[in-house]
Amino acid sequence: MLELAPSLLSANFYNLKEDLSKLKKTDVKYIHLDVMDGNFVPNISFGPGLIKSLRPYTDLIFDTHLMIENPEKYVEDFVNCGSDIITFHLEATKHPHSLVQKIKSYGKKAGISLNPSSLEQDLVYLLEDLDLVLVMSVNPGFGGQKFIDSQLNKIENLRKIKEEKNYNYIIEVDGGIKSTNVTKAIESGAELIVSGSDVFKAEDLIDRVNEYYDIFKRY
Ligand SMILES: O=C(CO)[C@H](O)[C@H](O)COP(=O)(O)O
Ligand SMILES: [Fe+2]
Repeated sequence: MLELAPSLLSANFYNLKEDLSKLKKTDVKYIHLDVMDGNFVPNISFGPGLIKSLRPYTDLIFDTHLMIENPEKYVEDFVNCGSDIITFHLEATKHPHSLVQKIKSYGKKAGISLNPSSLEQDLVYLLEDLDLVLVMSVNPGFGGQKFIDSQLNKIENLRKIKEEKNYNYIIEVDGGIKSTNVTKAIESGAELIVSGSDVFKAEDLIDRVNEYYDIFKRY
């Protein structure tokens, strides 16, 4: 089942309540929350405080994408603010296996993200325990960048492994996705589609989300 996870990074932070109420009028079930520390990536976004303040206003699944160094230090904060899925970067921690177990011990879904330069092979021993794998199709840090086509092969390989081994992880793609290029990610195997600028900078947010779901119906 294909789903869209609009990335709040490209929203107008003054208008978040209004944007969330617009999303409520669509089929969207997820909201993607990009946390950046100015260290793992060259940008600073928001933290658990903002996420916590949104929680009372929406039932959307909070898909938290941690682009922070040493994510193990902050797991409790991202559990307590209301995240449903907590995804960290393989490149950001020395002990990814124990971090996955820690996230799951709180009853949350655990994901790992790969930078464009990281290989899916580095993840192989972790895949059976993961709820989600996030393939970055831009260098993390900013919205509005161009999709890196070489990442399609990584998505395809993750789909093959998932099918062969009967694993449960959701394959998520993040970065440079537009309604005009999303089909190539879908056809490679992406199931959860992050889109930031294309959704929140659209002339009509609801129409743009509906456009994605019309495409999803074709698969
Ligand atoms: O993780 C991210 C950037 O690091 C964002 O989720 C991503 O860039 C979404 O924005 P856009 O769809 O505009 O590329
Ligand atoms: Fe993201």
